[in-house]
Order: sequence, then structure tokens, then C-alpha cells
Amino acid sequence: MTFIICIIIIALVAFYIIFRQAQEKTKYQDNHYLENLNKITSYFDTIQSLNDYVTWVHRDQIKLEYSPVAKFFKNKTNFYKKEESVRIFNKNYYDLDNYIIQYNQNYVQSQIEKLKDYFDDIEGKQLDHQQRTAVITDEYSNLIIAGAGSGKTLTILGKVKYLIEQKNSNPKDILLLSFTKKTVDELNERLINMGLSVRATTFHKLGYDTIKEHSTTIPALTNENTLSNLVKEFLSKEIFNNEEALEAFVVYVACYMNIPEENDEYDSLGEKLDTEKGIDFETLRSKSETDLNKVHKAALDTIQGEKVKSVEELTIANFLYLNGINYEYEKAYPHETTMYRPDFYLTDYDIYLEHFGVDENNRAKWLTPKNEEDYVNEMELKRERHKAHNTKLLETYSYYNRDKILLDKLRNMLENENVIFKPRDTKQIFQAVAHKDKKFGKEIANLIITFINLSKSRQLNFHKLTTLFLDKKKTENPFKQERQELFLKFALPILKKYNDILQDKSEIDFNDMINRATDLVREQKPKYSYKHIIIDEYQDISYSRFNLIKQIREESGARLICVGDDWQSIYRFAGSDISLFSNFEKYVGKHEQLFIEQTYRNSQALIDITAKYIQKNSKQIPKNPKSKKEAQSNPLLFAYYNQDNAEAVFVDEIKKIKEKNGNKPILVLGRHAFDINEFIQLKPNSKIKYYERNDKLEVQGFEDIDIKYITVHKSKGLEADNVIVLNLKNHLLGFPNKMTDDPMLSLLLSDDEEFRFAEERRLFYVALTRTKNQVVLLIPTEVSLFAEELVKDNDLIFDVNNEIVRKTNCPYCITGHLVIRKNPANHNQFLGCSHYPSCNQTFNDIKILDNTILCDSCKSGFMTLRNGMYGNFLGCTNYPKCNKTIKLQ
Ligand SMILES: Nc1ncnc2c1ncn2[C@@H]1O[C@H](COP(=O)(O)OP(=O)(O)OP(=O)(O)O)[C@@H](O)[C@H]1O
Repeated sequence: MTFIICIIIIALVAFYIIFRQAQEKTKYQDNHYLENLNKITSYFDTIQSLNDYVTWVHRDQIKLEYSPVAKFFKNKTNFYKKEESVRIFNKNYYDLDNYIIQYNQNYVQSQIEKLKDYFDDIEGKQLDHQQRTAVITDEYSNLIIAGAGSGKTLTILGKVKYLIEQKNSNPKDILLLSFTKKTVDELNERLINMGLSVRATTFHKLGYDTIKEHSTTIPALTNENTLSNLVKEFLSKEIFNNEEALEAFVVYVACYMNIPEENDEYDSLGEKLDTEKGIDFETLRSKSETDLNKVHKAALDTIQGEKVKSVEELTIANFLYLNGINYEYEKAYPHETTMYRPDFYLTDYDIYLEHFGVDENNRAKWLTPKNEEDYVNEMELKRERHKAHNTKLLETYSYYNRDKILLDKLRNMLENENVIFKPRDTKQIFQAVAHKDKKFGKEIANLIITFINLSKSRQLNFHKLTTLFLDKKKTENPFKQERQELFLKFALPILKKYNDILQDKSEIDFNDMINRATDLVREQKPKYSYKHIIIDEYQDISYSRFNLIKQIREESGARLICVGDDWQSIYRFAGSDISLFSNFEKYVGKHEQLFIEQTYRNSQALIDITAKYIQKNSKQIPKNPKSKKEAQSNPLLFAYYNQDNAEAVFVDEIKKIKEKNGNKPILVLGRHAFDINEFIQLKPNSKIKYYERNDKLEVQGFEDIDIKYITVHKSKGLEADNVIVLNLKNHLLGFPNKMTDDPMLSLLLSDDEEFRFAEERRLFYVALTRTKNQVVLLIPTEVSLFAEELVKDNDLIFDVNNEIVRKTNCPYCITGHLVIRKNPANHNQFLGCSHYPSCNQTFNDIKILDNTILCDSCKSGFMTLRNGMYGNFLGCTNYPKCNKTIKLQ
């Protein structure tokens, strides 16, 4: 029995084995299987034969091509024993992304080694490692992020040369683009010298050529001043025929142009005052009522009219005036003998108005604890005074600014007191003001131009802009909403008029040209042979230019190489949008990011300062620029001047540069073209002469030095042995120019630029990085925020003798400094704050300037010499409120 069972089992096993073998045989001879196995071989051939940088597009093509094979062999580990290749395939295919990453890294490295000698001589220079990597790396989209003076142009030339000579590219298949005629000319000159037949072109030429080729009608390009002339014309004449625009314009300038910010937004009162400096604080009432000035002239000994001390006060004063509510500013409170001047007195209602710098918890955190305590006590005292004399006091607070509800609150409060609003005729106000102040509202002209350029670049017409605004409206605060609404009421008619004019004349502007070209490419889908599109100065890209390139790529499948420096993006006014750079991924998807950080122009000492300075805005891409260049001396120098000695100081700086550097060229840079005028005397024997025709500055006694004067915008891409930067002034039109960063623009930019003066900071960075040696900053009495910041952040690099470092700061507002003043009544000298009247801190003892010791107990007084029973000692100027003393040996 057992035997029989054994036989059966053996037979079953034998049968099973034979069955399995037969099954295996058919399995391995199955055509489908064999086909797929063959494809594995072809897959490996493809992988083995890769001999170029592999883009993700190419990689995905491979993946797609072999996906049926992959599906077939997925999880089929039982094939592994017989066919090792299936195992290897499964491993490789499902890890292809990493495989290609590794492959590309090896490829770049092997090319670097193989082509060492080749890259040792590009235009006679040895490319550095990052430059070589950038040249060889050839993803479908590439962003090469460079530092100033890091050889962007050399890298681009190296790339073109490499593609043609090493990768057999046809020169016609390379589209090389730059923004200005100047940079294109420079590229072409160098390409010719290198014997390369690729030619660079501007975006405009590309747009124009596209239209010429694909359209039957070729419109004329409008004069570049058409828009600015129209804006000027509209604001000075036509606005009077458009009631709604006129009303909006006056209200905007009066109450909305400057945005009040909560004191807590700043580290100190002084920082707020510094930021607001340059704003015209003369009230609308004073500007439109000439009689008022006469009264003021007599009473307050001022010819400057009614000037207030802060943005909030200006907003309140103008709001009252526009609504026909009579007021007196800082009128002495009549019920007491002590001097108390409430901010506003509403004459027809016997109401006082005070704006207090506190938050919702009655705190003034921007002051030192001691000063805060005094401030809050003072507020309480004011309230008690009004209670005692039974006078009505209305209060507004700094925190209203944070929620942007200052004017709303004010309106409610006044209505509750039955104050009657009798809005004045804005046309009359405008005419009166414009008659007296020819510049009234003119600062807005440039903002309107930028606004129109940006909206045209984004192809936002009248309708789309209104929709966009309504969309954003939901998220904006009431003040900003109102502000935008007003702005659009006068900006949109200008935009409409501009488009109408162009249409009537059958003209287009640069933005139209690019947009039209984009539409043509989209509609007609022309065949392009481009394999590479290289964009120089990519940080200046606008939305419309980007779209044109995107469209051309869709038709050509060309690889994109964008080379730029986001730290140097300075053409927002012409429509450029930095988020196309900083959010590259969002616009192009997968891409390779490369850096070139070795700087050949500036010294390491200068880079340390400038890199720290620009990266304070955390939205700038972090970089680690390096230089092998040692500074000969301080890389940054400060030279102070005033109205009377401007010419002499300028000439003296030229002399000093010559003593140090001989006759090497000097580049003088202004924030605005007119900045140089301050140094040129309007008399025949002026020592400085400026020839606009060729940007030449002739300085008496130094005719043998090549000195050029241009604006920082024009200096982009240039370098010089020495650089002088003018107009480091804290003013609306200083450096920073405070008009360029208006929130109206963020409506049109893809990404809000929240950092204060972000565009101007980049502009200043461009100015600082033009030099091969030193930068001299010419600083007038009102020191620019940027110059102050450099001093504050880099105190070690400046001479201790430097005037700015020796200043004694005011302990109340922190950034003001103490200056000697004279009491007109008794002629006694005392110390006052340079921020007076906005900061009215004083000290009687002027010796504080000779030996400044800030009290470490209250931090708001200074230690001064006192006589006591037991001899001399130092005591705090805040005694008796502060008892701090220091014994003297
Ligand atoms: N690999 C290199 N070796 C030596 N010098 C170099 C190298 N690369 C660039 N340079 C030099 O560095 C200087 C700066 O180069 P370039 O003007 O091309 O810089 P950039 O990046 O365009 O500067 P920026 O953006 O500030 O205008 C030039 O004098 C250039 O010749």
C-alpha cells in the first residue's frame, strides 16, 4: 500500500515537473515575451549610447517609449533567474530619474576633464568651475543665477562657442536675446571677434521681425515719449474736463498718496521719521489758500506755510480741509498758562483732535521703557486737562494705521459729534494749488507710466484690470481699497486714451509689438529650427517677453538658458517682473538651477558689504559671491557736502582718487539724470562741465582723466576703476527714490514686493558693484536711508574719524542726532534733535557731545558731570526721575 502511494506521489511530482517545464518552455518562447525582451536590449542600447546632456523631456520620452515593456515586466521577479537583464531593466527603468541625474553629473564632469584646455581659453580667459558647469549643463530649462561682475557675458559666449564647436549646433539654431541695443552690440562685437556667426538680437527686433514675417500689416512703432507726454498733458490740462478723475486725483494726492503706518512697523520713531522724510508735509489748505500763508508768515515767522509733522497729521489735515471742516493746526490751548498745543482744533465746533502713537493696549513699544512711560503719562495728562476745562477731545491712534482705518474712524467720530461735511470744490482746489505749486501731483506721473507699462506688459486691458482689481479687493484693507479705486479713476482714463491715440495713429508701442508677435506665433504656428534660446539679463524679463519666448518654444522645443542676477533687477518701470526670475519653477516647470558666484570685478571686502546689504530682502535668491581680489583700502568712502561746498568736495574727491589710482577712468553715477546739477555752478568759471552728448564730465585740473556721468540705470553691465555715487539724500527724489515702490504696482506684479524700497535697493546694489576699486558716496546734510544703513551695519569698515560715526544719536527717536541750537529768547545753547519738530527731545548740557555716556539704567538720558557733597560724580540727565550715578575716582 505504502509502495503504491509512493509511486503515485513520484508520478505526480514527475508529472508536475514535466508540466512546469513545458509551461516554462512556452513562457520563454512566447513571442510577446521575446519581443519585450528585445526591447529591453534596445532600452539598454539607448541608455548606453547617451552621449549628451539628457533633458527631462528626453528622459520622459525614453520612459514613455519603454513603458509597455516596463508594464509587461512589472513585478515579474520569476524571470530574474533566467534573464538577469529583466532584473537590471526593472531596477533601472523604475529609477530612471536618479539614473539620469547621476548620468548628467558624470557627463558634466567628464566634459570638464576632457575639454580642460578648451575652456582654459575662452576669449583669452580661463572659465572657472561654475562657469564651465553652466556652459555644459543643458537641461530643457536652465536658470543661471550669477553675481555682479561674475562674467555672465563670458559664460554666454562660452556656451555659444561650445554648442557650435563641440556639439555641432548650427549657428542658425541658436536664438540669443538681450534687452538693450547696447548689450546686444557688445555681445555681437565679441561674437565677431571670436569668429562665431551667431548674432544676438533684442526682444524688440525679434517681435518686429516676427510681425514683418507673419503679418500683412506692419504698424509703426510709436515714439518712446508718447506715453509720458500724454500723462503730462492729461494731468495738467485734460483732467479738468473729467470730473470724476479730477476729484479722485485731488483726494488721492491729499489723503491717500502717503500710506500711514503704525509706529510698531518701525524699530524706532527715528526710523519712521527717516522713512517719511522728503514727503511734502505742507497741507492742502496752506497750498490753496495764499492768505493763510501771509497770516502764518506774520504769526509764526515762517514763509513755508502750514507744515505738519507726520503722514497721519497730513492725512487728517487734508481730510478736514477737503470736507470743508475748518481747523487750526497746533493752536495753543487757551485754558492754561503752560504751553499745550493739541494737534487740531475744529474752530466751528470747539473740538480738539489728538493723534496718539499708541497701540490698542495703550503701549508705545517703539520707545524705550522710560520714554514710553513718559509718553503714556503725557497722554493721560492731556486727557485730564480737557476734562478739567470741559473741552471736547477726540482721539485717533497709531494702531488705526495698521488696520488702515484712520480716516474711517475719523469720519465716524466727527459724524457722531454732528460735524457737518461740506466737501469743497476739488477743481478749485486743484487750480489754486497747481497755480502755487507747479509740481503738485507730478510725482505720480512716473507711477502712472510704470502702471500702464506693467499692465500692457501683462496684457491687461481696461476690462481685465477692473476685474483684477475687484478680485483683489476682497483681500485688501479699506484704506488700500479706497486708494486703488481712486488711482484707477484717473489712471484708467489715461490708459484708455493712450490706446485710443495709438489706434488712431495706427501705431503700437513696445509692449503691443511683443504681444502682437506672440499672438501671431500662437495663431500661425510657424516652424522654427531653434534648438537653444539663450536670454541674457534675464532679471529684466517682462511678462509679455516671457510669453513670446514661451510661444516660440512651444513651436520649436528649444532648450532655454536664462542668465541673470535677480539682485540687479531694476527695470520694473519698463514692465519687468522679478517673480518671473524668483519663481522660475512656476513658469517653466522642471529646470536646472546653476550659480556663477566668483566675482572678478569687486574686492571681497566690498562684496561682503554689498551681499549682506542686498540679502536683507529675504526674497532675493541667496548667493555666496566670492572674490580673489583684495581691497587696497576701504572699499566704501563717504564724502560729505552741503549746498555751498558741493563743487569743492566733488573736485577734492577726484583729486584723492587720482592720487591713489592715477589717471584711471572714473564713473560718476546719479539716481536721476538731474542729480549732477547740484555740483555744477551756473557761472562761467564752474570747475565742472557736463557734456550730455557723450556723458562726459570735464573737471578743471583733471582733464586727462576719463570721467563719465550717467544714471545708475544706464550703468548696468558697465564697470570702471573707480565709482562716485551722487545724491545719497533722504528725499522723495533721493536715493532711494521713495516714489517707485508704490503698492499700486503690486496689483500688477505676480508677486508682491513687500520689502520697503526693494527695487531701489537693487538699484543701489548695481551702483555699488560697478567699481573695480572703490566707491565714493557723496552725502548731503540729509543722509539717505541707504547710506545710514551701510554705516549702521558695517561700522568697523569706516574710519573712526568719519563724521557720521561720531554723531551722538538722540535717545528718544534713536536715529536722529543731537545738534547744538540756540534759544532765541535767552541765547543759551542747548542740544536738540535733528528730527525736530517731529522729535522735540532736548538736553541743556551741550558737553554731552564731547563725552557721550548713555545712562544704562533708563537708556533715555546721558551721564553728565555733577557736583556733590563728596565731590564730582556723573548723574543722569533724567534726575530725579532716574537716580543713576557713577562715582568718579
Ligand atoms: N573666468 C574669468 N577669468 C577672468 N576674468 C573673468 C572671468 N570671467 C569674467 N571675467 C572678467 O570679469 C569682469 C566682469 O565680467 P562681466 O562684465 O561679463 O560680468 P557680468 O556678470 O556681466 O557683470 P554685471 O552683471 O555686474 O554687469 C570682466 O572684466 C570679465 O572679463
